[in-house]
Amino acid sequence: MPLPDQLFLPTRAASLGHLRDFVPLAGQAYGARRNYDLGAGRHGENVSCLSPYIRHRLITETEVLEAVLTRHSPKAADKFIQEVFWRTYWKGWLEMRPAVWQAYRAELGWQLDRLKTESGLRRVWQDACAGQTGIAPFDHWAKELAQTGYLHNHARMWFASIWVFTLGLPWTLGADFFMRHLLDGDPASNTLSWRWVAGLQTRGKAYVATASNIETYTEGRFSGVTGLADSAHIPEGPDNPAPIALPDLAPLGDGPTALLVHSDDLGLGDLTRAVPEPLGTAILGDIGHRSPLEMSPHVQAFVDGAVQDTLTRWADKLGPVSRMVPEGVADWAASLGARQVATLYAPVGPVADDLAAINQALKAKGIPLIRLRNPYDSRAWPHATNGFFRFKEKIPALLGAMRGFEVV
Ligand SMILES: Cc1cc2nc3c(=O)[nH]c(=O)nc-3n(C[C@H](O)[C@H](O)[C@H](O)COP(=O)(O)OP(=O)(O)OC[C@H]3O[C@@H](n4cnc5c(N)ncnc54)[C@H](O)[C@@H]3O)c2cc1C
Repeated sequence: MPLPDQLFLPTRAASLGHLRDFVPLAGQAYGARRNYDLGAGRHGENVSCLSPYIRHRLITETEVLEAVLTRHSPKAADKFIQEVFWRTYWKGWLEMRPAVWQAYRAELGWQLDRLKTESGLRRVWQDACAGQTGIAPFDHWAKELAQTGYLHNHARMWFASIWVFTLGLPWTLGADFFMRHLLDGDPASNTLSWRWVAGLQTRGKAYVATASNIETYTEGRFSGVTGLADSAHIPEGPDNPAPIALPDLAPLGDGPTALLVHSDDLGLGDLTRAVPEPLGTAILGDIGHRSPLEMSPHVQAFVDGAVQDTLTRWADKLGPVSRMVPEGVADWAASLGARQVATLYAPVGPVADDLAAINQALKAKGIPLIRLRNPYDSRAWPHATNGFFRFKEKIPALLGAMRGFEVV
């Protein structure tokens, strides 16, 4: 199925094109203009639109930061650099608190069950998802999201706030709606941003959208919006759990090795360098597990395209390639005579859940699953122990380490 918005061609070449076009804007211009939602078709004028690519690592955070720092000083590009590190921070935060992801999925299951029996709730939810609430900007964003797979950050904040506080819908159903439609749908950034808007992430601090803020930052496209909640009724929820240590990773051993590729990290450089002559490669490309409901076909089309692009670019390094469901991996690896299976680390989320199940099945056959974590993630994630303010202080050292300087 063709993508609804050709802005997001699912190729590395397209991601590099976006980066090249955006780099000149990444300095003070981004800091001054990034909060304006100019509407579909104009997003590239003030924000990068790189998130679907970074999310699946068709391009990496390191590549994006390097390119921006080649053109701008760290001070001039401060805002943009911080935004990229927000993604890193959210991933590290969730990685050290996997219980928050599990609680989200459990709560979502319960809320989806409520939809089956509570017709009033179901009607409000259906209207919100279809963009038929009568709140003009909200309805516009619901349709823009469904059609393009992307929303500006400010629109995501307004949308989530109206969903929770004006429409009174459970935040988990909203996070799931985003997950089903966003090309960049990401367990950490999405779940934790929804929790932040709802007042659960930073306890007691919620985000309440106002008509005047919407009018200003849409440059008057939506003026005089009425009926928005002017206060936050923060949902109940337990305190955030204390961070746990990142898992220790077993090193890659010698001997015949098969590769496992998944859509959480399509940057195969490190993997193919570590295993230059694999027996073969299994691909997990299905993303149905991102939601208990049906995923939007354009998200699956984006991921299919991204996987295909990756396979084409790395064809001579992968050996025979087989598309596979998770349940098939252990038998496949055993049939190849693999002594180990190597894969790129998947952060907390549905792919990591699949890898855990695959690990068990491989273990039963005496084949270890070796996960290789990107050094950028390994260095940054352990600092996500508190709020972003504390994490931010580490950015200069993390940038230094990324560029090969001593970490201070
Ligand atoms: C309710 C809500 C849900 C969200 N869900 C997701 C999601 O599922 N996936 C996702 O990638 N982002 C999510 N975000 C964060 C943010 O909206 C997007 O990353 C950003 O809008 C992507 O557009 P861009 O690439 O043009 O961003 P730019 O402004 O160009 O930023 C550059 C890069 O920095 C990172 N970034 C920017 N803003 C944020 C942010 N607030 N949090 C984390 N990283 C950020 C992204 O990697 C982005 O590509 C969500 C935000 C909110 C408020």
